Amino acid sequence: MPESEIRKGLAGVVVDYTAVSKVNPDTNSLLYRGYPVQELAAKCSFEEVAYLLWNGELPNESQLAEFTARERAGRALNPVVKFAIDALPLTTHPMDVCRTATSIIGACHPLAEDSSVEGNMAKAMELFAAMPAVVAYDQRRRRGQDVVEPREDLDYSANFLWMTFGEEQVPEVVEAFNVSMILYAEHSFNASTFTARVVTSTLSDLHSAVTAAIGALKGPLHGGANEAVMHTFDEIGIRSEESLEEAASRAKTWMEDALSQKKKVMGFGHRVYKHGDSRVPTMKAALDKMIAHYGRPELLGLYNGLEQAMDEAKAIKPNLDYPTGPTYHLMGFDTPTFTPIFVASRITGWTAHIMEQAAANSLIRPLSAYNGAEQRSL
Ligand SMILES: CC(=O)SCCNC(=O)CCNC(=O)[C@H](O)C(C)(C)COP(=O)(O)OP(=O)(O)OC[C@H]1O[C@@H](n2cnc3c(N)ncnc32)[C@H](O)[C@@H]1OP(=O)(O)O
Ligand SMILES: O=C([O-])CC(=O)C(=O)O
Repeated sequence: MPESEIRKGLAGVVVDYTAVSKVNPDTNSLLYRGYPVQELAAKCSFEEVAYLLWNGELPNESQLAEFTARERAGRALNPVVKFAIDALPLTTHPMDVCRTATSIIGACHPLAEDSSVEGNMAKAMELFAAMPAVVAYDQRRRRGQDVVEPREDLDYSANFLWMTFGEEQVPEVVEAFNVSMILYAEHSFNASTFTARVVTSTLSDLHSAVTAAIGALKGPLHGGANEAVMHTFDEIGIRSEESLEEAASRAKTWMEDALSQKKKVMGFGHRVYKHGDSRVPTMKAALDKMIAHYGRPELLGLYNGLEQAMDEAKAIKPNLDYPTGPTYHLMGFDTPTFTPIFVASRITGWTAHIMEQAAANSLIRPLSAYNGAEQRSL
């Protein structure tokens, strides 16, 4: 087969329909079930967006009340999961902790093998409710701290921060976190969602599909980029006494040097968007608010310096992982916790796709062109 017919990385290949979200790189827009993500981020809670992704419509008041009650009832850390996390070394990467916790939640689930619409919806809801406790506790145990019990009077985002830090956060911080969760929730056939769909297409179960998706998200070419962005900032050096201009100038020099060495700089570029990620302006506005709230202009200097130098050298724009990295850093999350936060959000999109795949399934099995040894005999 001629090389020109090979679609490496499935780039540009349309493999199926989806009604969950529409990514349009020409208009730089992203719709969840028809709604622009920017509008959802401005006006909705993450719980409403989760409901929308799973049900196709936003909830009315009573639907939201019922949904919220179920989410709040499922927040406590499962004792079996806690036991397993405690058995893992403190050096275990938090993404491996999330992946392991998901697998255990699945293995213990009474509906583990039930892939009916009702079974999948119940499991998706429970995993969505349970993941913040996993992410929060893992960060806390690495700091030598105990579990913080969930608070039923707080919404999803406020409770996530409460369980992580053991302190209630001010509304500006909760709002910025809520925005990030909504923006991370869904993005059509990205690598991790496609992974979840591949697993589902074999008629495997929801937790297997999500466990595999977490593995796909971990890599720095995908979700792991938010963690990698912070490593870049650390490598350049965060100097709290520095002015915005001084930080920007050092960051520009760093980027020029990195690009001259042909390095890939995480947090920039995208397979689908070639003129900028539709979600970045909304997340950058949230980051700006956090920079003002925490009084850290030098981080904006680093952010601007890298962005400008990349734009001047290669016209490559930041993706969503670029503004979320420093935002989570400012909020007090450890850098390796950043991608698990993405997991907690993307569970909604993954499971919406798992249910969509299951409803109109066809085994996903592409072809390959053989380029190994010619047929031979022993
Ligand atoms: C939420 C998310 O998952 S968003 C994505 C997060 N991932 C990252 O931030 C990782 C860094 N970015 C990348 O590696 C890429 O931009 C990808 C993988 C996301 C998309 O890449 P692709 O569409 O496959 O493009 P590809 O990697 O072939 O890049 C095309 C060209 O742009 C360059 N390029 C793309 N991204 C970058 C980058 N971040 N830094 C430096 N150069 C880059 C490539 O080196 C290549 O240059 P060349 O043609 O001179 O060889
Ligand atoms: O769409 C992609 O390839 C990656 C991405 O931005 C996401 O999953 O949010």
